[in-house]
Amino acid sequence: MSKTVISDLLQIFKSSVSAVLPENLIRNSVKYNPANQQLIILNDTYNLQHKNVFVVGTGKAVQNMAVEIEKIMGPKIKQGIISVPLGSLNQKLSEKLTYYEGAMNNLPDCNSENTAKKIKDLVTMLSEKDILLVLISGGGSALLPLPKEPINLQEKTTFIKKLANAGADITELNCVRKRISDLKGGQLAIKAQPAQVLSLVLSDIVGDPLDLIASGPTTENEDNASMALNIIKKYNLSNDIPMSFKTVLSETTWFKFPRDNVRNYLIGTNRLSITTALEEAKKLNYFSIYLSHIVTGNVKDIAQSYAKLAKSICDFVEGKIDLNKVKLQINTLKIPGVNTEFIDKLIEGKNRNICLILGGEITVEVKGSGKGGRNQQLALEFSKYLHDVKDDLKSFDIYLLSAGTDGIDGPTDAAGAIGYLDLISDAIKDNLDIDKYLDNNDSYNFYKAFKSGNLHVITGHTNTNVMDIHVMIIKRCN
Ligand SMILES: Nc1ncnc2c1ncn2[C@@H]1O[C@H](COP(=O)(O)OP(=O)(O)OP(=O)(O)O)[C@@H](O)[C@H]1O
Ligand SMILES: O=C(O)[C@H](O)CO
Repeated sequence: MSKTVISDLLQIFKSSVSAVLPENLIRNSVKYNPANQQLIILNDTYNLQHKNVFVVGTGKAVQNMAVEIEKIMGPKIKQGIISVPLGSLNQKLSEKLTYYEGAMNNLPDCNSENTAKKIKDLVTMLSEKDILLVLISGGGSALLPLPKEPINLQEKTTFIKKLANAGADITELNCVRKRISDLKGGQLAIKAQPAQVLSLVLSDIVGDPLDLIASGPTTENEDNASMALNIIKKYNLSNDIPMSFKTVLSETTWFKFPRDNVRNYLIGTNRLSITTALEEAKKLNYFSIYLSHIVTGNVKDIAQSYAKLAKSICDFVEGKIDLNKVKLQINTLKIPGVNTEFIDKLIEGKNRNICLILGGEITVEVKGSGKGGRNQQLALEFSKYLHDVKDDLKSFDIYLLSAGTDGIDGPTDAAGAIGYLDLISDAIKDNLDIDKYLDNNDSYNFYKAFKSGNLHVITGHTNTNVMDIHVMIIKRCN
């Protein structure tokens, strides 16, 4: 195991997180000039003369977004309400913005509902002289719950939980949430009319769908009327729908979405974070390749595909197969978003240490009672698949760092972990039964016990979240 490679992996990961810290994203995308009262968001300029600015926010990353906005244009702000997770408030009181905590364990509760009501009251009294800045990030759905009447919060939370337990993914859950909420699915922007609405969004959903991130409070809901009901049917829950849901879901008339008066700016994405990782890897002198920012799928499939990817590249470097064969092999892998055009460039990297960078969010079917997360499980499963072909990889060192940009992988205090070619052999020497840990979904305790915890990636809460980063290093050893 190479200490230099471990340290490089950690440096690459840290740089990718730093690029998507909310305060950095706001600083890079929002400028305000008090002299002429011009607000610039990315490439657009807004004249704020004779305008009042209001700010609302919902999500796990919006506290630091709001603090930075206040630093940039504090005197121009009239008032604001920011909904943040319970226990996360760490900043001094501000005169203009009021922060409210809620949504214990990422579930809507009466605290976040009360904040949602306050936000609704604030935005509904705005006039055409007002600009509403909306800060949105992952976790925003639970922090802005306001079910449409006659649905009550308890009914809504219970039903959404049932849907989640039945296997609905975040895009399906949020599709239903959009239809039954008074603020999601574009309703916040509609209620703020005639004020101009400008939203700054950090994406925590693969593919960055604006209408689904935090259930799209300021994005037009273009779903057809039966979509939510079809999802409920798909999970055999039609007979469990409360009467109040039926009333709301049968509504077919909506307010027109004020397209011309609303802009959503995607300022933080997984792609940005892995682009920065790529630059860092280049600085560290790796032959670096950005492979995909939309990796999804089951942990076992991805671990196996990553191991096969590594083997194909090693076989090419050793001259065992040509580029066409590499292409054919990579085309059969289950890694979404990989464009095989990069393979032609591999010739340039043949004699160098190679770094492959990917991002996204995979899934784990948790069957055991252990402690872990999708990233720690991926690092371990990957090491196991590599171990199966280790005799063909004798001239290489191969590593995979997998970690969440939020710093928290599953219910653990680790962001992720590092797997490597000899991990299984080393674990056997240490008398650690890898299969027991894997079958019990106990990857966290494995990494705690192994090598004094040195392969755990520990950062603490980063206050941002643009999903996960996977960094693979392939190094020739001789
Ligand atoms: N013991 C475990 N082993 C492996 N994976 C686990 C384990 N327990 C939970 N998980 C995975 O962790 C996921 C939840 O973790 P986490 O809270 O980091 O993700 P999240 O739902 O995407 O939340 P966020 O958007 O805040 O990151 C679950 O979807 C599950 O797949
Ligand atoms: O808040 C939410 O809905 C999820 O984090 C997805 O954005």
